[in-house]
Amino acid sequence: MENLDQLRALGLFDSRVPRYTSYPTAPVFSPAVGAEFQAECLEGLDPAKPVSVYVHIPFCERLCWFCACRTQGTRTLSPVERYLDTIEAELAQVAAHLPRGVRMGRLHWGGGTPTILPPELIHRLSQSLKAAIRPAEDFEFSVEIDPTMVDDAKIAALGAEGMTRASIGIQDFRDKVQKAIGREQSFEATDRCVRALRAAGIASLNTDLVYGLPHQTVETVRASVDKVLSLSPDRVALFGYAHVPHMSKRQTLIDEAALPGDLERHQLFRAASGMFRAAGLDPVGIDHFARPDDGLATAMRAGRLRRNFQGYTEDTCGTLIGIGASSISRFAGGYVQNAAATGAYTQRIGAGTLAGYRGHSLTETDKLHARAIEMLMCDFRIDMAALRAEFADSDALEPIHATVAGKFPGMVAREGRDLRIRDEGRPLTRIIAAEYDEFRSIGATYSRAS
Ligand SMILES: C=Cc1c2[nH]c(c1C)Cc1[nH]c(c(CCC(=O)O)c1C)Cc1[nH]c(c(C)c1CCC(=O)O)Cc1[nH]c(c(C)c1C=C)C2
Ligand SMILES: C[C@H]1O[C@@H](n2cnc3c(N)ncnc32)[C@H](O)[C@@H]1O
Ligand code: MET
Ligand code: SF4
Repeated sequence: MENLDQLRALGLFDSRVPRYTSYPTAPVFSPAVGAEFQAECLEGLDPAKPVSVYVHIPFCERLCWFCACRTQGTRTLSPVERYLDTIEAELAQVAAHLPRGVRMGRLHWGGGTPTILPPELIHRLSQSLKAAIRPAEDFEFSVEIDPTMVDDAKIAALGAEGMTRASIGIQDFRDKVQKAIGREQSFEATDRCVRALRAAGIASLNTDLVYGLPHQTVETVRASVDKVLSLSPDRVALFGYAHVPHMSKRQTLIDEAALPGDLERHQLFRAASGMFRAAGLDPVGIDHFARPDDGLATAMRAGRLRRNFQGYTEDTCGTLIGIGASSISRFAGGYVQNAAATGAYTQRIGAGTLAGYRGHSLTETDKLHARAIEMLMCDFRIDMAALRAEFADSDALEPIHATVAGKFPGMVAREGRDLRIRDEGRPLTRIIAAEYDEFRSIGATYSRAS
């Protein structure tokens, strides 16, 4: 039995800490770093190294109440078509700053709902992207898919454009939960979507689930997980519900009285996690599970697991170019986020400038802390020999290791110069990572750690 009282005493149930999909986190970005920095970073890329590209499609036909992603509702395709015009203009801008010969190693379409695009728009967007940045030989292409917003023709179009991985939104299968989050989706529709994707030759399938939603109990989550397992996903993401109504207005529709408490959330995660492990999936990082032969699990075993804005990835490419409203680009030298509202984004591109409007230029110290935090989130260990090979001042972390060892007794271990989070301490990973965050004091509100 794990010691829940001890986890509670160490802050598991009252800490509000970032998910560290970047360091520093997006709320720290400043308007002092924008399009000019973005241009310099693009121009300085090494053409021998493939880049990854993220395209954000901020449209959904339904707006689920629980959702914290940047998206807007639309019943017609005309705003989506206009948005693609802007994306194409942005691609021309970006391409104009890229050194000749840069190739696209990976492409991810997220949202929002990329499968709102009909087949002809799927084809058009994909062709524009490939014309702007030529795909590398081993090009990989993943797409977020809403099973209620996709059909065989769209899947065939995505397949024809080279989709290698599909990530489908499920969240929860229980009717009462679905009603409480404004998202109804039958198991049958989801199953049909999975079969169609497999039939189209998509080898790798991810499913997204959320725990901590209204009316979830250990029993209902178990029933949902059983259904998910019957779909034989290669990967599963199990996100803790982030209730941030100040950031996401539609979450004010969520009945807070029906939300599980902190202890219950922890039990929901443990119940689902136990089932995934029993079914033969390996836990990956803080919230993913993967078949042992899936790229995410093999990357984890090889110490190549990475964390980026989309969560965990085996993508070790240092550069991520974000395209579309609110997308974030990551360069060796720092981050730049595009204007977030579709209107503001369209305006900037229309004015002929890059869309970056805020960001952060990384100092050597930032890079050291960023890598240490990423190591904790991915490997539950800070490998000091690896850091020393990369950073002259890696010993600057030593006082933080000492503080962490003192603050979290029994949860972390010093092994030589390394700091490792013990199995018992894994629920505290984000809280421990925050100890290495030099921007913690900047007033951002984050969702709970449990
Ligand atoms: C997988 C989809 C989600 C992405 N972010 C969130 C979801 C559900 C939710 C989220 N993002 C942030 C927070 C608050 C901090 C926290 O709890 O850790 C939450 C609940 C932080 C954040 N991440 C990004 C941004 C722009 C922000 C907020 C800062 C702001 O006010 O703008 C980057 C980012 N995260 C996601 C995407 C697609 C994305 C950038 C395009 C995924
Ligand atoms: C892209 C994925 O992000 C997850 N997602 C969307 N909104 C939230 C939220 N408020 N909290 C946690 N996860 C969320 C869903 O699982 C979705 O499928
Ligand atoms: N919009 C899709 C869905 O909800 C993809 C995940 S959420 C960005 O199913
Ligand atoms: S969960 Fe997916 S479909 Fe629902 S609002 Fe969010 S992005 Fe749109």
